[in-house]
Amino acid sequence: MTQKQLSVAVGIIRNSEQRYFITRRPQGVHMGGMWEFPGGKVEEGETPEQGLIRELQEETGITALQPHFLESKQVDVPGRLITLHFFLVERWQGEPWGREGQPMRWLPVDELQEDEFPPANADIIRRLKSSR
Ligand SMILES: Nc1nc2c([nH]c(=O)n2[C@@H]2O[C@H](COP(=O)(O)OP(=O)(O)OP(=O)(O)O)[C@@H](O)[C@H]2O)c(=O)[nH]1
Ligand SMILES: [Mg+2]
Repeated sequence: MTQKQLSVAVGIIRNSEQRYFITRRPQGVHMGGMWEFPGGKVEEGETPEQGLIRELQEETGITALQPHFLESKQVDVPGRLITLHFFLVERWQGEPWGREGQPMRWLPVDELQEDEFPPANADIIRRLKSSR
């Protein structure tokens, strides 16, 4: 069986009060009901950064300015191999909201709970907590 390769761009949006913007995945999708950093699949012909900017526009309404690449992480889900590209977004135009109807929150770093996010996010959340 061939594994489908997917590239996903994820935006860690942090405001000047050091709060993080997170949204809740709908029920019934992969990792449904978990909290996440907004983002989504990078399309053919896009760089991860271009995919990030498009996804943040679609999902949160903002235009990210100078996203800062943090790290990539490979995850193995049955039938597909996902590479997540995490970016820190500290400058943007507009005000983020749950444009697709997703519940949203702004949380300080110590309230980001690893077990409420997909397991692939654990390392990056730990990194955010340790770099304060
Ligand atoms: N956006 C986002 N996706 C994540 C995170 N962590 C993580 O494992 N993923 C996984 O990355 C994959 C792609 O995410 P997605 O469902 O947001 O893709 P998308 O926005 O293009 O959705 P669509 O297929 O409905 O258009 C999902 O399997 C999701 O579980 C995260 O923090 N944010
Ligand atoms: Mg998405």
